[in-house]
Amino acid sequence: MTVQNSSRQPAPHDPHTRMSASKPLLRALNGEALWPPPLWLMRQAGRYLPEFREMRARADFLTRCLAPDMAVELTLQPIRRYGMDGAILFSDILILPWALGQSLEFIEGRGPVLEPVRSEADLERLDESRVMEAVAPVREALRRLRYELPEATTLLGFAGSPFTVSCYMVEGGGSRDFAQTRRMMLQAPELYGRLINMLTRATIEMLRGQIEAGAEAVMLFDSWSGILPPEAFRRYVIAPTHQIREALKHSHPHIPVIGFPRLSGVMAPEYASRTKVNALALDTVSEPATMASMVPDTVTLQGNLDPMVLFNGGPELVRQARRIRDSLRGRAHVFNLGHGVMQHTPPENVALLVETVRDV
Ligand SMILES: Cc1c2[nH]c(c1CCC(=O)O)Cc1[nH]c(c(CCC(=O)O)c1C)Cc1[nH]c(c(CCC(=O)O)c1C)Cc1[nH]c(c(C)c1CCC(=O)O)C2
Repeated sequence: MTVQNSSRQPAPHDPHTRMSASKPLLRALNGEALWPPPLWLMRQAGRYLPEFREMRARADFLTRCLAPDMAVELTLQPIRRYGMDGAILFSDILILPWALGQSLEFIEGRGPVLEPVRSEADLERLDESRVMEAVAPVREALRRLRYELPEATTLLGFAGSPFTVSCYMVEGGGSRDFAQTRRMMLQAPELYGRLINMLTRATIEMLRGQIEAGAEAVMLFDSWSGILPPEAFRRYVIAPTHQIREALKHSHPHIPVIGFPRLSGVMAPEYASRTKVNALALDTVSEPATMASMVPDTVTLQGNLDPMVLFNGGPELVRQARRIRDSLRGRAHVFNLGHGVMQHTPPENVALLVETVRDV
């Protein structure tokens, strides 16, 4: 059992943070080994829920992210059904490029489409000074959520990591290998470095805004960090993440940060110890017990059931969920998936998962 870090105790004068002291997810993120572990799921608000699809028919994705009443409703849907320990704000990592002034559209069947940022002139067109105002609806949604959530539920804010966000910005959307981004990194390191630095500053500002509005912990999604060789990983993943973590520690010392360097393999333990994140989110391919032996036990582990196993359901879901939970017993752990809930997952499988993890 890991002892709770007393330096992260909530401030006694703040009614919000005083309540936080007993929230299971916050306790686990602060290093406490709870049994059973608290749980939430990446993409827990999504198309697998009929009530989500109903809202989806009424408004496009950006509208749903930027209308506070819709973002609040979509965040709450999975909490009402399943009572997860964490509610992640309904939004997207690509709201930041949009807030910087880059055009963004979500096209059915194709995913996000942005006007690529590849030259000095493209970079100059982005405007950091408009970010806070542009994301004002996101902060409004968080403020309302803080009052609407059950008392024991932790409200999670998030951002993409500067590297993963830069991938979508440079490429102009998703990609199999993000070749344009990796080429820019090598051919125009000064320009690429300026993009990363701008994203690092904007991410810090945006996350501080989310925290001020009520987020009790934040997660950095680094979905594509696994495509980088070690030196680039240190420079463009570890260094900016460490900068973000330090800046937040300075302004908001009690707010835990979860890092998700997806598919980074043996670089993940180095990421965990050098960035100083409170929790390391494990992807599907990581063996939890191996990671536990390689990461300092002051770092909480989050994860890592395969979303396909959740989709598939049945006794195999029960077996694999128990295996992950039991293999991290005695260690600060937050149960989650290794990536987001898949679109056609039967809702009853999510109920079975929640029941299984909590049945000890
Ligand atoms: C790479 C990335 C994105 N967005 C995100 C990532 C990192 C995590 C990961 O690796 O999945 C993160 C994200 N996206 C969304 C959230 C909300 C919180 C949650 O429920 O986890 C979060 C945390 C909602 C969303 N973001 C998106 C949806 C689907 C939109 C819809 O309703 O049609 C949702 C619920 C759209 C999105 N957003 C993004 C893509 C590539 C797509 C298109 C693919 C798709 O259509 O599923 C970018």
